[in-house]
Amino acid sequence: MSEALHLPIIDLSSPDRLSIANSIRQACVEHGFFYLVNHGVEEELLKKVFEQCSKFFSLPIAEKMKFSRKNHRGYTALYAEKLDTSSSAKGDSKESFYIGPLADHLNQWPLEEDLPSWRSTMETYYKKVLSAGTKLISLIALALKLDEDFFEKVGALNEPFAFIRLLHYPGDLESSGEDIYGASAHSDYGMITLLVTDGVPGLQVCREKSKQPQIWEDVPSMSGAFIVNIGDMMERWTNCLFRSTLHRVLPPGQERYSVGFFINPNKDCLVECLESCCSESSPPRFPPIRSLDYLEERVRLTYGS
Ligand SMILES: O=C(O)CCC(=O)C(=O)O
Ligand SMILES: [Fe+2]
Repeated sequence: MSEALHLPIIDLSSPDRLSIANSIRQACVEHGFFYLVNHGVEEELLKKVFEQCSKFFSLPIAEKMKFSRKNHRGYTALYAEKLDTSSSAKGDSKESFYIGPLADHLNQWPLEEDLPSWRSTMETYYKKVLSAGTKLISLIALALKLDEDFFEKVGALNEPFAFIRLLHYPGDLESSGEDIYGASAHSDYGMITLLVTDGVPGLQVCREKSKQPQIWEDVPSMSGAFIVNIGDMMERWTNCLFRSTLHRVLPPGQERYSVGFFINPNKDCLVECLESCCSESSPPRFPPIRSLDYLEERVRLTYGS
Protein backbone atom coordinates (compact mmCIF):
# COMPACT_ATOMS: atom_id res chain seq x y z
CA MET A 1 0.00 0.00 0.00
CA SER A 2 1.22 3.52 -0.58
CA GLU A 3 0.06 6.90 0.65
CA ALA A 4 -0.61 10.01 -1.40
CA LEU A 5 1.92 12.76 -0.90
CA HIS A 6 1.01 16.38 -0.31
CA LEU A 7 3.66 18.13 -2.32
CA PRO A 8 4.35 21.85 -1.90
CA ILE A 9 2.77 24.21 -4.47
CA ILE A 10 5.00 26.89 -6.00
CA ASP A 11 3.39 29.88 -7.73
CA LEU A 12 5.67 31.06 -10.55
CA SER A 13 3.75 34.35 -10.89
CA SER A 14 4.19 35.40 -7.27
CA PRO A 15 5.74 38.88 -6.98
CA ASP A 16 7.42 37.97 -3.69
CA ARG A 17 10.46 36.25 -5.22
CA LEU A 18 12.37 35.83 -1.99
CA SER A 19 9.53 34.10 -0.22
CA ILE A 20 8.95 31.83 -3.24
CA ALA A 21 12.68 31.08 -3.36
CA ASN A 22 12.50 30.01 0.29
CA SER A 23 9.54 27.73 -0.44
CA ILE A 24 11.44 26.23 -3.38
CA ARG A 25 14.46 25.61 -1.16
CA GLN A 26 12.34 23.78 1.38
CA ALA A 27 10.58 21.75 -1.33
CA CYS A 28 13.89 20.75 -2.97
CA VAL A 29 15.54 19.82 0.34
CA GLU A 30 12.59 17.82 1.66
CA HIS A 31 11.03 16.28 -1.46
CA GLY A 32 12.91 17.12 -4.63
CA PHE A 33 9.39 17.37 -6.09
CA PHE A 34 6.74 20.11 -6.14
CA TYR A 35 3.77 21.39 -8.13
CA LEU A 36 4.26 24.51 -10.25
CA VAL A 37 1.21 26.69 -10.88
CA ASN A 38 0.65 29.96 -12.80
CA HIS A 39 3.55 28.97 -15.06
CA GLY A 40 2.22 30.62 -18.21
CA VAL A 41 1.59 27.45 -20.27
CA GLU A 42 -2.14 27.57 -21.01
CA GLU A 43 -4.41 24.58 -20.37
CA GLU A 44 -5.61 24.86 -23.97
CA LEU A 45 -2.06 24.18 -25.21
CA LEU A 46 -1.64 21.26 -22.80
CA LYS A 47 -4.86 19.79 -24.16
CA LYS A 48 -3.61 20.15 -27.76
CA VAL A 49 -0.31 18.47 -26.88
CA PHE A 50 -2.16 15.47 -25.41
CA GLU A 51 -4.43 15.26 -28.48
CA GLN A 52 -1.43 15.30 -30.83
CA CYS A 53 0.35 12.78 -28.64
CA SER A 54 -2.54 10.37 -28.90
CA LYS A 55 -2.68 10.82 -32.70
CA PHE A 56 0.98 9.88 -33.07
CA PHE A 57 0.90 6.86 -30.78
CA SER A 58 -2.26 5.58 -32.53
CA LEU A 59 -0.35 5.21 -35.83
CA PRO A 60 0.52 1.66 -36.93
CA ILE A 61 3.83 0.48 -35.48
CA ALA A 62 5.45 0.40 -38.96
CA GLU A 63 4.68 4.12 -39.35
CA LYS A 64 6.05 4.92 -35.89
CA MET A 65 9.23 2.95 -36.55
CA LYS A 66 10.00 5.30 -39.46
CA PHE A 67 10.83 7.81 -36.72
CA SER A 68 13.07 5.40 -34.83
CA ARG A 69 15.26 7.24 -32.31
CA LYS A 70 18.40 8.86 -33.77
CA ASN A 71 20.51 11.49 -31.99
CA HIS A 72 18.17 10.96 -29.10
CA ARG A 73 15.23 12.28 -31.16
CA GLY A 74 12.21 10.35 -32.34
CA TYR A 75 10.37 7.18 -31.42
CA THR A 76 11.25 4.49 -28.87
CA ALA A 77 9.05 1.38 -28.90
CA LEU A 78 7.49 -0.52 -26.02
CA TYR A 79 10.08 -2.26 -23.76
CA ALA A 80 13.04 -0.59 -25.55
CA GLU A 81 13.95 1.56 -22.56
CA LYS A 82 14.77 0.42 -19.06
CA LEU A 83 15.05 3.33 -16.64
CA ASP A 84 16.03 1.11 -13.70
CA THR A 85 19.40 -0.10 -14.91
CA SER A 86 19.74 -2.52 -11.99
CA SER A 87 16.57 -4.45 -12.87
CA SER A 88 16.61 -7.65 -14.90
CA ALA A 89 13.08 -7.20 -16.28
CA LYS A 90 12.75 -6.89 -20.05
CA GLY A 91 12.11 -3.14 -20.24
CA ASP A 92 9.51 -0.52 -19.38
CA SER A 93 5.97 -0.85 -20.72
CA LYS A 94 5.87 2.51 -22.41
CA GLU A 95 6.54 3.98 -25.81
CA SER A 96 8.00 7.44 -26.19
CA PHE A 97 8.88 10.17 -28.63
CA TYR A 98 11.69 12.68 -28.06
CA ILE A 99 11.97 16.23 -29.34
CA GLY A 100 15.21 18.09 -28.65
CA PRO A 101 16.56 21.62 -29.16
CA LEU A 102 14.68 23.24 -32.04
CA ALA A 103 17.68 25.11 -33.45
CA ASP A 104 19.94 22.19 -34.36
CA HIS A 105 17.56 20.62 -36.92
CA LEU A 106 18.08 17.08 -35.65
CA ASN A 107 14.44 16.54 -34.72
CA GLN A 108 12.31 14.08 -36.65
CA TRP A 109 8.89 15.46 -37.51
CA PRO A 110 5.79 13.67 -38.83
CA LEU A 111 4.65 15.18 -42.15
CA GLU A 112 2.14 18.03 -41.97
CA GLU A 113 -0.26 16.13 -44.30
CA ASP A 114 -0.20 13.07 -42.02
CA LEU A 115 -0.49 14.85 -38.66
CA PRO A 116 -1.59 18.46 -39.25
CA SER A 117 -0.31 21.00 -36.68
CA TRP A 118 1.70 18.33 -34.88
CA ARG A 119 5.04 20.04 -35.37
CA SER A 120 3.80 23.57 -34.63
CA THR A 121 2.04 22.38 -31.46
CA MET A 122 5.21 20.71 -30.19
CA GLU A 123 7.41 23.68 -31.13
CA THR A 124 5.11 26.08 -29.30
CA TYR A 125 5.06 23.77 -26.30
CA TYR A 126 8.86 23.47 -26.32
CA LYS A 127 9.35 27.25 -26.29
CA LYS A 128 6.72 27.93 -23.63
CA VAL A 129 7.87 25.26 -21.20
CA LEU A 130 11.50 26.25 -21.67
CA SER A 131 10.57 29.83 -20.84
CA ALA A 132 8.70 28.73 -17.67
CA GLY A 133 11.59 26.43 -16.75
CA THR A 134 14.16 29.21 -17.21
CA LYS A 135 12.16 31.49 -14.89
CA LEU A 136 11.98 28.71 -12.36
CA ILE A 137 15.74 28.11 -12.59
CA SER A 138 16.41 31.76 -11.70
CA LEU A 139 14.30 31.22 -8.56
CA ILE A 140 16.24 28.03 -7.85
CA ALA A 141 19.43 30.11 -8.02
CA LEU A 142 17.92 32.52 -5.45
CA ALA A 143 16.89 29.52 -3.36
CA LEU A 144 20.57 28.50 -3.32
CA LYS A 145 21.52 32.03 -2.21
CA LEU A 146 23.17 32.70 -5.57
CA ASP A 147 22.61 35.56 -8.03
CA GLU A 148 19.45 34.87 -9.95
CA ASP A 149 21.37 34.71 -13.23
CA PHE A 150 23.93 32.25 -11.83
CA PHE A 151 22.97 29.40 -14.17
CA GLU A 152 23.15 31.78 -17.16
CA LYS A 153 26.59 32.95 -16.05
CA VAL A 154 27.98 29.40 -15.86
CA GLY A 155 26.66 28.78 -19.37
CA ALA A 156 23.99 26.22 -18.43
CA LEU A 157 21.14 28.13 -20.05
CA ASN A 158 22.93 29.27 -23.17
CA GLU A 159 21.32 26.78 -25.59
CA PRO A 160 20.21 24.41 -22.85
CA PHE A 161 20.02 20.78 -23.97
CA ALA A 162 16.30 20.43 -23.29
CA PHE A 163 14.02 17.59 -24.43
CA ILE A 164 10.31 16.88 -24.63
CA ARG A 165 9.51 13.22 -23.97
CA LEU A 166 5.98 12.25 -25.04
CA LEU A 167 4.97 9.10 -23.20
CA HIS A 168 2.27 6.54 -23.82
CA TYR A 169 1.62 3.69 -21.41
CA PRO A 170 -0.75 1.20 -23.09
CA GLY A 171 -3.30 -0.13 -20.66
CA ASP A 172 -4.08 -3.54 -22.08
CA LEU A 173 -0.85 -5.50 -21.90
CA GLU A 174 -0.79 -9.20 -21.14
CA SER A 175 0.93 -9.97 -17.88
CA SER A 176 4.13 -11.92 -18.37
CA GLY A 177 4.60 -12.55 -14.65
CA GLU A 178 7.72 -10.32 -14.70
CA ASP A 179 7.99 -7.18 -12.58
CA ILE A 180 7.31 -4.75 -15.39
CA TYR A 181 6.73 -1.10 -14.59
CA GLY A 182 5.36 1.65 -16.80
CA ALA A 183 8.61 3.41 -15.98
CA SER A 184 10.93 1.57 -13.61
CA ALA A 185 12.59 3.30 -10.64
CA HIS A 186 14.97 6.07 -11.69
CA SER A 187 16.01 9.63 -11.04
CA ASP A 188 16.11 12.14 -13.89
CA TYR A 189 19.53 13.15 -15.20
CA GLY A 190 19.41 16.89 -15.73
CA MET A 191 18.67 20.15 -13.89
CA ILE A 192 14.89 20.02 -13.59
CA THR A 193 11.98 18.14 -15.17
CA LEU A 194 8.52 19.63 -15.74
CA LEU A 195 5.90 16.89 -16.13
CA VAL A 196 2.22 16.88 -17.02
CA THR A 197 0.02 13.80 -17.05
CA ASP A 198 -3.46 13.09 -18.34
CA GLY A 199 -4.64 12.53 -14.75
CA VAL A 200 -4.44 8.71 -14.79
CA PRO A 201 -2.59 7.71 -11.59
CA GLY A 202 0.65 5.74 -11.53
CA LEU A 203 3.50 8.10 -10.58
CA GLN A 204 5.19 7.32 -7.26
CA VAL A 205 8.22 8.69 -5.45
CA CYS A 206 10.63 7.20 -2.94
CA ARG A 207 12.16 9.98 -0.87
CA GLU A 208 14.86 7.96 0.89
CA LYS A 209 16.54 6.16 -1.97
CA SER A 210 19.13 4.33 0.10
CA LYS A 211 16.82 3.26 2.93
CA GLN A 212 15.42 -0.30 2.95
CA PRO A 213 12.64 -1.23 2.61
CA GLN A 214 11.87 1.49 0.10
CA ILE A 215 8.72 3.46 0.81
CA TRP A 216 6.79 4.52 -2.26
CA GLU A 217 4.24 7.35 -2.13
CA ASP A 218 1.69 8.28 -4.83
CA VAL A 219 1.97 11.64 -6.55
CA PRO A 220 -1.50 12.69 -7.68
CA SER A 221 -1.55 15.01 -10.68
CA MET A 222 -3.02 18.48 -10.27
CA SER A 223 -4.98 19.79 -13.23
CA GLY A 224 -3.06 22.48 -15.14
CA ALA A 225 0.00 22.29 -12.84
CA PHE A 226 3.43 20.92 -13.69
CA ILE A 227 4.92 18.31 -11.43
CA VAL A 228 8.52 19.52 -11.15
CA ASN A 229 11.43 17.45 -9.94
CA ILE A 230 15.11 18.02 -9.38
CA GLY A 231 17.51 16.02 -11.56
CA ASP A 232 20.88 14.45 -10.82
CA MET A 233 23.01 17.25 -12.22
CA MET A 234 21.28 19.74 -9.90
CA GLU A 235 21.90 17.29 -7.08
CA ARG A 236 25.62 17.26 -8.01
CA TRP A 237 25.75 21.07 -8.17
CA THR A 238 24.21 21.30 -4.69
CA ASN A 239 26.23 18.42 -3.16
CA CYS A 240 22.94 16.57 -2.44
CA LEU A 241 21.35 19.53 -0.60
CA PHE A 242 18.64 19.42 -3.27
CA ARG A 243 17.52 15.87 -3.81
CA SER A 244 17.06 14.12 -7.10
CA THR A 245 14.30 11.84 -5.92
CA LEU A 246 13.79 8.28 -7.11
CA HIS A 247 10.45 7.85 -8.91
CA ARG A 248 8.61 5.29 -11.03
CA VAL A 249 5.33 4.69 -12.84
CA LEU A 250 3.31 1.62 -11.89
CA PRO A 251 1.76 -0.46 -14.64
CA PRO A 252 -1.44 1.61 -14.79
CA GLY A 253 -3.87 -1.12 -15.93
CA GLN A 254 -5.45 1.60 -18.01
CA GLU A 255 -4.06 3.68 -20.82
CA ARG A 256 -2.02 6.67 -19.66
CA TYR A 257 -0.26 9.60 -21.36
CA SER A 258 2.28 11.98 -19.90
CA VAL A 259 4.68 14.58 -21.24
CA GLY A 260 8.02 15.30 -19.61
CA PHE A 261 10.23 18.32 -20.30
CA PHE A 262 13.82 17.71 -19.26
CA ILE A 263 16.10 20.73 -18.90
CA ASN A 264 19.75 19.74 -19.12
CA PRO A 265 22.58 22.28 -19.03
CA ASN A 266 24.33 23.31 -22.24
CA LYS A 267 26.43 20.35 -23.45
CA ASP A 268 29.74 22.01 -22.52
CA CYS A 269 28.69 23.34 -19.12
CA LEU A 270 30.86 22.10 -16.26
CA VAL A 271 28.72 20.85 -13.39
CA GLU A 272 30.70 21.25 -10.18
CA CYS A 273 29.85 21.55 -6.52
CA LEU A 274 28.68 25.06 -5.57
CA GLU A 275 30.92 26.80 -3.05
CA SER A 276 27.93 27.49 -0.84
CA CYS A 277 27.16 23.75 -0.71
CA CYS A 278 30.50 22.43 0.55
CA SER A 279 32.87 23.04 3.40
CA GLU A 280 35.83 21.35 5.05
CA SER A 281 33.50 19.11 7.00
CA SER A 282 31.28 18.50 3.96
CA PRO A 283 33.60 18.16 0.94
CA PRO A 284 32.26 17.75 -2.61
CA ARG A 285 30.80 14.27 -3.12
CA PHE A 286 31.19 14.30 -6.90
CA PRO A 287 34.03 15.45 -9.16
CA PRO A 288 33.27 18.20 -11.70
CA ILE A 289 31.87 16.78 -14.93
CA ARG A 290 30.97 18.13 -18.38
CA SER A 291 27.20 17.97 -18.81
CA LEU A 292 27.24 16.02 -22.09
CA ASP A 293 29.72 13.42 -20.78
CA TYR A 294 27.46 12.79 -17.81
CA LEU A 295 24.31 12.55 -19.94
CA GLU A 296 25.82 10.25 -22.54
CA GLU A 297 26.88 7.76 -19.91
CA ARG A 298 23.41 7.76 -18.30
CA VAL A 299 21.68 7.34 -21.67
CA ARG A 300 24.05 4.49 -22.60
CA LEU A 301 23.09 2.61 -19.44
CA THR A 302 19.36 3.18 -20.02
CA TYR A 303 19.37 1.77 -23.55
CA GLY A 304 22.08 -0.82 -23.05
CA SER A 305 23.93 0.56 -26.08
O1 LIG B 1 4.99 9.38 -16.77
C1 LIG B 1 5.29 9.84 -15.68
O2 LIG B 1 4.45 10.18 -14.85
C2 LIG B 1 6.75 9.99 -15.28
C3 LIG B 1 7.73 9.72 -16.37
C4 LIG B 1 9.16 9.88 -15.93
O3 LIG B 1 9.49 9.81 -14.78
C5 LIG B 1 10.20 10.15 -16.94
O4 LIG B 1 9.90 10.13 -18.13
O5 LIG B 1 11.36 10.41 -16.55
FE1 LIG C 1 11.52 10.55 -14.55
